Amino acid sequence: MTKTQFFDEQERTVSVVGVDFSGGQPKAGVDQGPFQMVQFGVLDQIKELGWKVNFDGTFPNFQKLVPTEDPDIGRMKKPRAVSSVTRALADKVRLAAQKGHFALTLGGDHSIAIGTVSGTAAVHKDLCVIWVDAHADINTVESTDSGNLHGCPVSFLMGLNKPDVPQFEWVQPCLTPDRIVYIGLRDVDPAEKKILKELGIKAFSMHEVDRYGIGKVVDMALEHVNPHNNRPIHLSFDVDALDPTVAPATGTPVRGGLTFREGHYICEAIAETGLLVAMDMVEVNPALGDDNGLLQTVTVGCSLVRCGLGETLL
Ligand SMILES: NC(=[NH2+])NCCC[C@H](N)C(=O)O
Ligand SMILES: [Mn+2]
Ligand SMILES: [Mn+2]
Repeated sequence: MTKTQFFDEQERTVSVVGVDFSGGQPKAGVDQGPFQMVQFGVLDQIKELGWKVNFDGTFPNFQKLVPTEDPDIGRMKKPRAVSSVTRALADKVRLAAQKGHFALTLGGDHSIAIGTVSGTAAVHKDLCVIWVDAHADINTVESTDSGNLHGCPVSFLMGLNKPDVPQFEWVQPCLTPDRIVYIGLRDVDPAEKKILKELGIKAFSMHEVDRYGIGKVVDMALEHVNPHNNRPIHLSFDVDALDPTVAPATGTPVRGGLTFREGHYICEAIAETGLLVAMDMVEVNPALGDDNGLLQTVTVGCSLVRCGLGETLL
């Protein structure tokens, strides 16, 4: 089977964007995630894999776009901050994709996927998304209990918020229910379950991972979103998909998650398709947990990124 490459093979450049932003949820520290991963050496590690790295992120970078006053709108918390950060991020990711670069985004909380997926989808018209997470992040502005926008990015990307939220009018609905698939779910709100069911969105929860094993689950997930192996893939990886024993330093940990190997297998198998054009690594929060938990989480975040960029065991 011929694999289509969507980035410039000659160039083989990764554009890395670090998003020092935490406004999609209430816990401080997740804005330091990108800084920690860079300090841990992720950029050099990517170069060692044979990629050129394009990184212009001095920190803080996105934090300065956050308005000082940002009162709730309806249930939404920090809507202006999330909107302006994700809007700027969408531009950066779009420019990277236009240059034929692989777009790697280091978060930051998961609200930033509003920007990353918008950016890649603007360039890669046939995009599909693999969302690896304990959570579905598909609450609408009406259904969200917490009001935290990191629980809502997918609803914006799919255009589920009707009428349009003025702050997010810039977001073009770019995802259809058949072009997203979830892996790792285990903490899905009742309203989200309803949305998933009504829209027929495919999800492989931890139940399916237990039943079929991760190999089969990834095969089925790819078969679902990419039946002809020709669509570019955006992988949005929330580190809380991993079990908290593997990645403890994250804001909304949920027991019963992916093992170290299952997480890595997902990234390896998706990289193997040759169709991956963008990856997000989000919700690494260095402020949570002890030193060991922090190191463990940052380390695993970096190694998942390497696997997404083609690192293999042999
Ligand atoms: N990206 C995340 N960690 N999201 C957690 C979301 C939790 C919950 N469903 C909410 O909407 O608030
Ligand atoms: Mn999550
Ligand atoms: Mn998430």
